[in-house]
Amino acid sequence: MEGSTFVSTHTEQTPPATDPGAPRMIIAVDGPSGSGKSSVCRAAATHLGAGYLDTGAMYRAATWYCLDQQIDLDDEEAVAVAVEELPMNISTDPDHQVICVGSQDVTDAIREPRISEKVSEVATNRRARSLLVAAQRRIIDEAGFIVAEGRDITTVVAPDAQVRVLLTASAEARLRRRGAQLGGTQDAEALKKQVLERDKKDSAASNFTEAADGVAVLDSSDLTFQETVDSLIGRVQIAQEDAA
Ligand SMILES: Nc1ncnc2c1ncn2[C@@H]1O[C@H](COP(=O)(O)OP(=O)(O)OP(=O)(O)O)[C@@H](O)[C@H]1O
Ligand SMILES: Nc1ccn([C@H]2C[C@H](O)[C@@H](COP(=O)(O)O)O2)c(=O)n1
Repeated sequence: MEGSTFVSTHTEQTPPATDPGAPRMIIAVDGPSGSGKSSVCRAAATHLGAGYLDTGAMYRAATWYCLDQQIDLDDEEAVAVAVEELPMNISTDPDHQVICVGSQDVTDAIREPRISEKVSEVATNRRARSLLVAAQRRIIDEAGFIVAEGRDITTVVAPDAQVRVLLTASAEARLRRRGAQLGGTQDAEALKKQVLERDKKDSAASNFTEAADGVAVLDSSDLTFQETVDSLIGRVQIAQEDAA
C-alpha cells in the first residue's frame, strides 16, 4: 500500500479508491492493552500489503478533542456532541500512521499518559461509541483489504470478518512490554493504571478477554514479536487459500 490513505470520520472528504486487484478480506483483531495488537497488526498489514486501522487511536483522538475543548467527560451529552462534530482524519497506511483533528497532527499527543488515563471515559460513552463504530465500519468497507484492531472488532464492528483473532498475553508480559515501550519512564503503579485498570474500565463497553464463537485465540505471552506476527500472517494466508 503506497503513500498515506486518509479517511475522515466527519468531513465529506472522499478516500482514494482501493487497489482493484487487491483481494477483499477483513482481518479483525481484538485484545487487552499491551497484548501487541497495534505493533503486530501493523507489521502483518505491511507484509500482506493490506490497510491497517487502529481503532484505539480514534477513541484517543476523540478524548484529545474533548480535553482540548474543555468538555467535562462526565457530561455524557456533551461528549457525544463533541464526537459527532469531531473533524478526525486517520491514515490506514500501516507504514505511515498519522491522525489529525482538524489541521492539528495529534499522532504523538494521543499516546500521552494524560490521554491513556481518560480515554475509557469516552470509550464507555454509548453514543460516542456508536458514532465511532459507524465510522470504523465505513473505513473498513472502503478499504476492502485491511487489518483492523481494537476491543470489539471481532464482535461488533466486523463480526463477519474472514479472519477473527483475540490476541492475548499474560498481565505480567503486557506490563513488561508497555514499560519497555515507554522507555522505563513509568513506575509500576502508573503502568498498572494505564494497562490493567484501563482494561477493567474498558470491559464495561466490550468483552475482549474471552473469544466469541468463531474467534481464534493467539496467546503471545511466550512468543517473540516476529513469531506473533508470523502466526497472524499464517492465519490470513490460510483464509486466502480457502477463499481462492
Ligand atoms: N510477542 C511479543 N513479544 C514481545 N514484545 C511484544 C510482542 N508483541 C508486542 N510486543 C511489544 O509490546 C509493546 C506493546 O504492544 P502494542 O502497543 O502493539 O500493544 P497494544 O495491544 O496495541 O496496546 P494498547 O491497546 O494499549 O494500545 C510494543 O512495544 C510491542 O513491540
Ligand atoms: N475498538 C476499540 C478500541 C479501543 N477502545 C478503547 C479502549 C482503550 O482504553 C482506548 C484506547 O485504545 P488503545 O490505543 O489502548 O488500543 O480505546 C475501545 O473501547 N474499542
